[in-house]
Amino acid sequence: MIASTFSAPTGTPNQHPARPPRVLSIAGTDPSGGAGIQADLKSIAALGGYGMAAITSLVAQNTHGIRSIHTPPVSFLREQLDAVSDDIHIDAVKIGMLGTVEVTAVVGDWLAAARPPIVVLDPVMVATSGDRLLAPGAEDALRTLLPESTLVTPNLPELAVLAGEERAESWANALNQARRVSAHYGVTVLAKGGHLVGDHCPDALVDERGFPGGDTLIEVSGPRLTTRNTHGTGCSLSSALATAQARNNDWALSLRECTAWLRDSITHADDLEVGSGNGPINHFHTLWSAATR
Ligand SMILES: Nc1ncnc2c1ncn2[C@@H]1O[C@H](COP(=O)(O)OP(=O)(O)O)[C@@H](O)[C@H]1O
Ligand SMILES: Cc1ncc(COP(=O)(O)OP(=O)(O)O)c(N)n1
Repeated sequence: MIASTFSAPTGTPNQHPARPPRVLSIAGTDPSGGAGIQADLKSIAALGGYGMAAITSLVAQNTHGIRSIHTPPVSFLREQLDAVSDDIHIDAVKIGMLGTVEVTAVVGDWLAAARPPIVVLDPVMVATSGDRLLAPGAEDALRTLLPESTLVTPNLPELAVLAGEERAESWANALNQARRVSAHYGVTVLAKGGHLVGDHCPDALVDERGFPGGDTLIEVSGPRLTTRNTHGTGCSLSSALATAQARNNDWALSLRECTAWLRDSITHADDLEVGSGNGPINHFHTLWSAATR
């Protein structure tokens, strides 16, 4: 396992608050624009960050699902990562689809060398469409990145894999799984209620080491919105949190800011009318409604 370089649950204070935080997404692509790198860059910009992207895999997908995946040689991923970190101070990294053991190892090695102050790991395994985005057997490699991360943002099925348990069927069980993952790996965990049923959709940051002030749980909740257009919500929330945290250095504030923005983006998702399947959220709803006023 790679030596842990990140221990504080708050991340490092932004050294340059006058400029937009520089946020690097390491993820796969979605040419239909709803998930992956494309969603990350939109989310980073929507939250006021300067977005950068290193591509792990090219994914032929749309609002109905995944057709095929092409993974370039991993040496080229390392070249992309070094090209950015040799030149630019990175304030935060968001990691999305890794896909294979080899890609995960390259990202782990680069993290150990580049030491970005904030690392948000979205442990992407399976898309909402049911298509796999992580090779069978690559879960152990993914687990090695948890101690190197500031925050991990699994959905409920991914949380169960990380915990090595059955999928949680209630919010209370999900929080307990998140506590066990946090304690075991020494990482802040975002438990997400998107895959539960009920009127409300809760999210909570869990850190068994304690946030500043001593709390181990920061919870928010809002109404569960009725729309099929939620493609890319996990990608969008994780990259938004990386951006907000680089600016705020306060997880409670970042969670409130990002979940409020995400809820509005889901509320306005149907306005986009993109695709005939599980469509994207409306990342720029505020900007676009202001432009047409
Ligand atoms: N129908 C919905 N209404 C409101 N919020 C939602 C809805 N579906 C998902 N979310 C929110 O979207 C984010 C991603 O959740 P989730 O669907 O669990 O993850 P993933 O997209 O990784 O599968 C969470 O903040 C969750 O609360
Ligand atoms: C390239 C790529 N990465 C991740 C996902 C999964 O996105 P997610 O935010 O979990 O949303 P759904 O697609 O599952 O709705 C993806 N599809 N493509």
